[in-house]
Amino acid sequence: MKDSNATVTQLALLQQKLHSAKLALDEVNEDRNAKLQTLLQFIGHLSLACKGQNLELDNKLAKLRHNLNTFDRVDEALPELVDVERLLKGQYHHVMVQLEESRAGLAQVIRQIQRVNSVPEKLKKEINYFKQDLAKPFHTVWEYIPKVKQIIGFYDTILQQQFNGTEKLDVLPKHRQLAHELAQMISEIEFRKDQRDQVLVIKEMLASDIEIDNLLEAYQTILSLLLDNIAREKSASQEFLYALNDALAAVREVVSESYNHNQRSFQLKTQLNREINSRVDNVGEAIIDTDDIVDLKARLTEQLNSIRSALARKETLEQREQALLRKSMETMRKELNELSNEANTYKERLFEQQKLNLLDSLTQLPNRAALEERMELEYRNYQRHKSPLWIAVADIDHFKIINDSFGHSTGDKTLQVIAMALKNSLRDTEFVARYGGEEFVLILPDIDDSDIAQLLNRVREKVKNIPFKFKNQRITVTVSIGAARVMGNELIHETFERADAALYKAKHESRDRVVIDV
Ligand SMILES: Nc1nc2c(ncn2[C@@H]2O[C@H](COP(=O)(O)OP(=O)(O)OP(=O)(O)O)[C@@H](O)[C@H]2O)c(=O)[nH]1
Repeated sequence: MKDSNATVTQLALLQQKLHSAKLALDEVNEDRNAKLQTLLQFIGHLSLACKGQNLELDNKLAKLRHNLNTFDRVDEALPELVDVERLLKGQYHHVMVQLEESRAGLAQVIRQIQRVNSVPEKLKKEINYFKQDLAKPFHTVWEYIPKVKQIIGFYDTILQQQFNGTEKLDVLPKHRQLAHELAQMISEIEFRKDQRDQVLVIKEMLASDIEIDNLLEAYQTILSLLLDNIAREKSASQEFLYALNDALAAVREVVSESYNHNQRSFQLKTQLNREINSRVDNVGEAIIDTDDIVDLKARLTEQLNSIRSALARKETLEQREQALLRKSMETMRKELNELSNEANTYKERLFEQQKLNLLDSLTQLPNRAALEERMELEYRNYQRHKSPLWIAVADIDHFKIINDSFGHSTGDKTLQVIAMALKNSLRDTEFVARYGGEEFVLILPDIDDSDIAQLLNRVREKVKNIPFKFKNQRITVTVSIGAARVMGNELIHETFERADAALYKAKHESRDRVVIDV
């Protein structure tokens, strides 16, 4: 009995111990569980933080999260934890290298910004502080992002300022008018061959939708081309004047040299003449003084020898003089020949220039200046003889459409062809000039009132029948013509204005027609 009681007590004790051990085990398990949960949470956060930075790390962290969810495989997760630790260390290093590279990149951008001119002083200072700040290393990506934002801010400020500075100006009607006038002026000026391509580009630009910048650039280019021409012309004239000056200096030198020679020769000749005269006198005296024929002969022979020698010297002197004179004449002739050649070339140039000044460079028709000259001449004739004198203004219809549809150079060719047609449809006594753009002026003397409409309609038909073909398209180009006859004592410019008004009428009466102002 005593034994069984002891056994029961022992069992109860064991039971108690077992219970305590179980409790302790539960506690341990609970603690482990809690720690595992914390670890799991940590791994979860870590996965999120690292996501996308390194694929291998992402996968390892995902596997680790999965294994830690199963208590049995906690041990299996240990090697993975080591791997993750290795990858994290590598990633840290990688991120630090990248941050350093990014910092260097930003420093480079700042250096570029500092090279931009016209950055306001305040911004310059700000950029300088920023640059100093950038010298310190980054520790996290979070330090990098605000810096990038700040740099974008700098760029934004600078660009804003630049845009404000270069704001496009509005093209106003007066600018279009200026472009039109410049185009007209260009077509009236004769440019050198090597300048023509440049001029054509400007013409095309002026014919399209211009911008203020382009217009200013066009003016600047044209001005510099003209200045270049003036400089060349000036240097050509200068060359001629230099040649003239050289030739005159040479001639003057020759003349003064031959004058000096002449002076010296004159003195020598006077001296020789005096010598000869005195010898002749001596001969006379000898004849008077002596009765001795032998002595007389001897004295005469001596005197005659002296005279002969003086005469010989005189002849040599004269020959030398002749030779020098010939030489001077030769030099002068050469100089004058050269000068006359030079003058001829210059005259030709002037003549050419004069001709060019009166010719329209595109169509080779007389230009506005030539028209003015011719109008004056014809008007004087009219005043003298009172024979009829007509002025007609012809303008190509819808020419803008040709330019716009087929290009400016096709427009130019069209103008050339029409100009030729106009010229060829007139008699020698009649005259046609390009007044500007697509407008031509005809001066028609001695045409009766009854013939003028027929004549001008023939001209109009001639243009209309030109078989133009642009881009394989058959195009008919027409002209409208207005004409007026000089009346009584009116000035020719008044007649011109009436003809222009008649043209305006023709344009409004559907174009391709002749209107005569009566
Ligand atoms: N190709 C070329 N075009 C020119 C020249 N001079 C003027 N023009 C163009 O001629 C055109 C004239 O246009 P507008 O004045 O509107 O007259 P349009 O189109 O002929 O119309 P209407 O005269 O009303 O029938 C413009 O497009 C000018 O650019 C030139 O030398 N060459």
